[in-house]
Amino acid sequence: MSDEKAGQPGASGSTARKHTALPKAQILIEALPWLRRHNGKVVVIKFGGNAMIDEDLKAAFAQDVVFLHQAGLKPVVVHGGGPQINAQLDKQGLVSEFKAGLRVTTPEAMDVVRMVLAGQVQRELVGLLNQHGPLAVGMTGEDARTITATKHSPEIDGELIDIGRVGEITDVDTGAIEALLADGRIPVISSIARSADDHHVYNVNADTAAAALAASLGAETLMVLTDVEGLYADWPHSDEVISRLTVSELQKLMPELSSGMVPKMEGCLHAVRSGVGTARVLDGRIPHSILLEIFTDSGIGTMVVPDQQPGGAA
Ligand SMILES: Nc1ncnc2c1ncn2[C@@H]1O[C@H](COP(=O)(O)OP(=O)(O)O)[C@@H](O)[C@H]1O
Ligand SMILES: CC(=O)N[C@@H](CCC(=O)OP(=O)(O)O)C(=O)O
Repeated sequence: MSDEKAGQPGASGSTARKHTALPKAQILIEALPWLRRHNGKVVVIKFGGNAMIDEDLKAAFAQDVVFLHQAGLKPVVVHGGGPQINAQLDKQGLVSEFKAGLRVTTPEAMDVVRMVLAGQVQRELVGLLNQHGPLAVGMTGEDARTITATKHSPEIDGELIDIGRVGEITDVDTGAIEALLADGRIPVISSIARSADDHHVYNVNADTAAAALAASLGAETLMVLTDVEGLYADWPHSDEVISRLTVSELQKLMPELSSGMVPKMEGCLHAVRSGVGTARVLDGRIPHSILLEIFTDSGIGTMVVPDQQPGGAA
C-alpha cells in the first residue's frame, strides 16, 4: 500500500510539490551574486514623478525597495514630482515654465513645490513603504541641513538667466541619512534645500539631488526610474536604447541631450565620477523594474560605468 493510500503525503506527491517550487528556488539562487555584491551597500533610488503613473506601479516600487532592504542593502529613496507640481500650480492658476530643464520657481510656486513634494508625494511613498513595517522616514533636504544650496542661474545663449528659487547644491551633510540607515530605516527624501546665503528654501531638481546624495553617501549604485526605457541614442527619432556607456562616452553625448534627460544624465555623470559604482536609468513604467535589475547583469535600461573597470566588469 502506498503512503498516499494510507492518507500520508506520499513520496510521489512531495516530489511533485518540490518540482513545482524548483523554478522559484532557481530564481532566488540566480539573484545571489547580485545580492552578495550589494550586501550592506547603499543604493540610491530616484523615483521620477513621471514614473508614478498608477497605484499598482507605486505599490510595486515600494515592494521592491522593501525587498532590497530585507535582503541586506541600504536603499535611500529620492523622489520627484514634476507632473504633480504642474497639476497643483494649474489648480491654483499659477503658470509653470521650464528653462534649461528647470522649473522657473517664484516664491509662490516654491510654496506649492514644497507642499506637493514634502506634503503629498513623499507622504504617499512613506505610507506605501510602511505598509511593510516601520521602515520609511520622510525628510527634505532642509532637515538636519542635509542639502544646502545657493541660487542657481543657468546660462542660456551665453547669458545668465534668473529662474527664481532654483537651487544649486553647495553642500551635502549625510549625517541624518546615515543615522536612519544605521537604525534600519529607509530614508525618503524630497529635493528641497535651504540656502546658507539668504535662508530661503530652494527647489532642486530631483535627479540632481539624488546624484549628489549618492556621491556623498558613497553609494554602490544610483538607479533613476523614469518614463522611458533608458537613454535613447537619437531621441526623438529612434527608440534605440544605449544599454551601457562610460563616463567619457556620456560626456561627449551631453551637448546633444535635451529636456528632462539633461539633469538625469548630468547626475549620472557626477555620481559615477564621484565614485558611485554604476548609475542606471530604468523604465519605471515596468512593474518591479528595480528587481529586474537584479536578474540581468547588463541591466534593462542604460548603465553608466567608470572609464576604467577593474577586471573589466561593471
Ligand atoms: N535622449 C533621450 N532619451 C530618452 N529620453 C529623452 C531623451 N532626451 C530627452 N528625453 C525626455 O526626457 C524625459 C524624461 O525626463 P523627465 O520628464 O524629467 O522624467 P522624470 O519625471 O522621470 O524625471 C523623457 O520622457 C523624454 O521625453
Ligand atoms: C528645479 C526643478 O525643476 N525642480 C523640479 C523638482 C521635482 C522633480 O525634479 O521631479 P521629477 O523628477 O518628477 O522631474 C520641479 O519643480 O519639477
